[in-house]
Amino acid sequence: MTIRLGVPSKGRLMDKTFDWFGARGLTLRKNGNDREYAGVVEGIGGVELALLSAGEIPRELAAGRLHLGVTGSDLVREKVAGWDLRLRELARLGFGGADLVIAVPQGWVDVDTLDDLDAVAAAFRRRHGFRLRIATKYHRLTREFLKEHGVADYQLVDSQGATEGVVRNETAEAISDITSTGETLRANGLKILSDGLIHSSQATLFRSGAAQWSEAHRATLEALEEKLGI
Ligand SMILES: Nc1ncnc2c1ncn2[C@@H]1O[C@H](COP(=O)(O)OP(=O)(O)OP(=O)(O)O)[C@@H](O)[C@H]1O
Ligand SMILES: O=P(O)(O)OC[C@H]1O[C@H](OP(=O)(O)OP(=O)(O)O)[C@H](O)[C@@H]1O
Repeated sequence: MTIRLGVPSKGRLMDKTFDWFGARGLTLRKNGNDREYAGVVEGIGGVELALLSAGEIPRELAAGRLHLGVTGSDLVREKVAGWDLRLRELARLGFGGADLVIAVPQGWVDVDTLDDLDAVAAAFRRRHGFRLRIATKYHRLTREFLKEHGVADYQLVDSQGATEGVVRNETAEAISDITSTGETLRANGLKILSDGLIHSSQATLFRSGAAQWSEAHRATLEALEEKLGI
């Protein structure tokens, strides 16, 4: 009857997640060797640790295979349709901050807003006979945001990495991607639209609504929340 807690197994979110729990008296520890993706939480009983890719944690929470999970708030919104009905935010952890934004070439001097982008997109289609391409790995969030803001004449092209390079490589005209310092955008001659912020993300502890929550699980969760001060 243990609670399964999923945390990122590597990358920028893992160490800070371990630090965040550590600062609250809970030690996250991998079982056995470094390659093993299971572990324990010391400082409280009844919680087992699963180390997973940050990108997989949202689906595992939605499926109820994890009771709790730490991942970026952007990844949950992107990967789980209707996430707010299926998961609950227990705590924002204050690290892993990054903004998902729409960016266009700096050379587009008359394009500063989504309205401008909409106008350019319509003109682009008339001139080229195909829709302006926006490259992203955040398909759901980008589509929802552009729909909400009345931008319609575009197509999404999938880009799973190095997205800022697509404009220079002429495989897309604009991008929707994560930025933190803004350096990668600048280095690739791109600028953020003034109203182009889709989501401000940070590492967040989520609770699954789909996991089994017995009396024992709930009691453990309460003890955990008390320990974490959330
Ligand atoms: N500078 C940044 N660039 C990209 N993502 C960032 C940045 N800063 C914070 N993040 C956040 O980190 C999370 C992604 O982390 P990471 O790339 O380690 O996970 P991942 O996509 O699961 O990768 P992998 O599948 O390789 O494990 C997202 O929530 C993202 O918002
Ligand atoms: O605003 P900045 O501080 O320049 O950071 C943003 C960059 O960092 C991330 O890339 P990552 O290193 O995760 O590689 P990726 O292209 O595989 O996503 C993100 O996708 C941007 O490319």
